[in-house]
Amino acid sequence: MRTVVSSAEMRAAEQAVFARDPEADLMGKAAAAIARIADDVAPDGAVLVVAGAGNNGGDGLFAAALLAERRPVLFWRAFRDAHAAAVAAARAAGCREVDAVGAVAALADCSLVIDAVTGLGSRPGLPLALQTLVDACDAATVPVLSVDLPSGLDADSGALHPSFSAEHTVTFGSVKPCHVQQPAASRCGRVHIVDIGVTVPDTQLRVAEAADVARWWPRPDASSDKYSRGVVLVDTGSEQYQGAAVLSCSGALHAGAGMVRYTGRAASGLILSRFPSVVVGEGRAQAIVLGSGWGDSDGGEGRVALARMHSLPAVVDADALHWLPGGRLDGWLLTPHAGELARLLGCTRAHVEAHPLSCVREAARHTGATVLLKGATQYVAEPSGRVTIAVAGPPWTAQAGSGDVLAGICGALLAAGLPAWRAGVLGASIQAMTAAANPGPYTPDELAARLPAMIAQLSSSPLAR
Ligand SMILES: NC(=O)C1=CN([C@@H]2O[C@H](COP(=O)(O)OP(=O)(O)OC[C@H]3O[C@@H](n4cnc5c(N)ncnc54)[C@H](O)[C@@H]3O)[C@@H](O)[C@H]2O)[C@@H](O)CC1
Ligand SMILES: [K+]
Repeated sequence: MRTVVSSAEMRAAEQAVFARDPEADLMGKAAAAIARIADDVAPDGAVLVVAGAGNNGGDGLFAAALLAERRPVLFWRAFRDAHAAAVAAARAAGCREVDAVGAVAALADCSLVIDAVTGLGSRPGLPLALQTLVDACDAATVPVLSVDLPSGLDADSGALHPSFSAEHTVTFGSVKPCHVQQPAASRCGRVHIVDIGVTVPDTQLRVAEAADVARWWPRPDASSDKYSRGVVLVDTGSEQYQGAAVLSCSGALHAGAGMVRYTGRAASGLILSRFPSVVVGEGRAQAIVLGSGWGDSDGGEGRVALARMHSLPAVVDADALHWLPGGRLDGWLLTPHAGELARLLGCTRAHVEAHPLSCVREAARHTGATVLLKGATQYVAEPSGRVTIAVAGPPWTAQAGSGDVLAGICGALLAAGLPAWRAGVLGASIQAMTAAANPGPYTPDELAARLPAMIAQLSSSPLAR
């Protein structure tokens, strides 16, 4: 699990270092790391460093001085002002200064551009001269290594602005929101996190990693039986949306449920023909999955209220989200997409898309449930305000039916005894990781069938220990 720090939190942590040791050379450590990673990702050829007026530019120019010991380095002060000591160091090391026109012309001979224009102090967007260079980098296919974050982005959000598009980003201490929230994250390329001696504070935002999924995935042991592995009661699908029932049962079974009981309104013959182990009808269970593919079939309110009376953990998906009962929904996992969350909160989808973090937090605080907001970035918010971002995956999972499978996976994890936040994070992460390991337009049921191989791979990996 990695902590995600805001620019203000990172600045406060840096200040704490300087309060302890006014001579701390954080910029020197940052520059050394940038130079090392630049040499790793582009070992030969000239490097162009584009420097802004603040400390981000200082990092880049000190890195330029180090790189100039072994290869040609050019630099452009994009705003004329720049960190004076760093400019002096770059000049003393033999770096050649160019202007805006010279920077674009130099790209033909460069194997790497280091973007050190703005970092934590970035105001979103880019002036025209920089946008011209960004376009020229794209046209010349010169890779960009961004310092801290691609200049032009806002460190504290996933919003897209005119910015550099990096192949690699070197950041310090820990990731910032722009590195892990889409669509901004797609501009960061591979993110290298470098320790420069700043103690990263605990925050209310974290991002899960594959190692967390491996460590926390529930596995049966020698004493397990179907009940201890977890029985999932699945009330999904309808006459109109029969496939949703198949998909959610598939998700639960392929994620390792001990048993699936089906109580929904789709034709049970269809489900049994695909999954003969499914038991049709009520019975003992440890978790409930509700709502996927209900459409506007009757009795939603009563079915949700009945589930509440069972006092079992529940995944509440899709159409069941319209019928949330009053009171605190402890132990429940709501799985809306942006449109469904907007309806829950009484705001617009555009508002949720622009402010996903505050919206998902608000829904969890208001309902007392854990809320998994599905989408390109998947957020799991707890009523306490803590949010965990699931492991990211490719956009192939953005298709009808993925959510039905995910509801089933999360149901199996709740039934295995995981707390709702962990079930949400692991469910969303395993689906993303399976899609990443099987690139291409697989259908949701085909991907569900590949979950066991992914789980087996995780279980045998050293990450699981
Ligand atoms: N504070 C520290 O001790 C450390 C900071 N570090 C670096 O310092 C950075 C933060 O430095 P700063 O606070 O100086 O801020 P930045 O260097 O990110 O940017 C501030 C400067 O850029 C200008 N600017 C911002 N957005 C602009 C835009 N869109 N168009 C034109 N000009 C724009 C501002 O007016 C200001 O002059 C970090 O991102 C990191 O790279 C590292 O050296 C590690 C240590
Ligand atoms: K930058």
